[in-house]
Amino acid sequence: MNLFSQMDLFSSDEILKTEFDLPGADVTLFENFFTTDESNRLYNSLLQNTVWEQDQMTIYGKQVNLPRLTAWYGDAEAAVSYSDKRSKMHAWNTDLLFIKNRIEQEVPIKFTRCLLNYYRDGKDSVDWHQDYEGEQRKNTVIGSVTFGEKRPFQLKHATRKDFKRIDIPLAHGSLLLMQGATQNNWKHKIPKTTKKINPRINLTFRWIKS
Ligand SMILES: O=C(O)CCC(=O)C(=O)O
Ligand SMILES: [Fe+2]
Repeated sequence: MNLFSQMDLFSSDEILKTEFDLPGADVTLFENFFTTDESNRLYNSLLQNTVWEQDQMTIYGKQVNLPRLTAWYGDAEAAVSYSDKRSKMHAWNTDLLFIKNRIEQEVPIKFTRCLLNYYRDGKDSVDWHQDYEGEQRKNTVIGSVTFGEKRPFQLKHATRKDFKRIDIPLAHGSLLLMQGATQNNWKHKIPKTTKKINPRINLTFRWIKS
């Protein structure tokens, strides 16, 4: 085998699937779920075309900016409640439908909405939380896609302090599927870093029972 065909064999665009063995969680990572060309194109297009908002949250009675920009896209022209504020729901666009369709090849579900997060630099982050409330939290599917800077996605058990935290690096073009009771049993976070890093866009495709 010559060098060229060996390199071809380990082409950086090959999809690499990893299932994480976490108690009470169903978490699967697909590296290179999108090719480098697709990821570069989608990163630039989403950065330009998304209607980014500076949302706020209430801390000790004070309104403070979220440490990231956000946007909601989805099926309905309905408003969604997020961080004490009602954000506008925009209609799906071509890029989002392209990404949504690709994830729907992996999971038997039709996503109804997507939250986009834009982490401008290392100061932008999302703190420990679980997605959804109540019944929805107990059994759900979230498809999380990343373009741009690779950042660690940290997972820790919601109640068991003796379980080790895990850090999953989410790279350009990756897909992380969180299914079943993952949201009910585990919390997740994107920590801040003092390193000089590039921006990152994350999209979480969600499915809301109506
Ligand atoms: O940026 C990420 O990878 C996670 C975002 C997240 O957890 C959320 O928006 O609920
Ligand atoms: Fe989340």
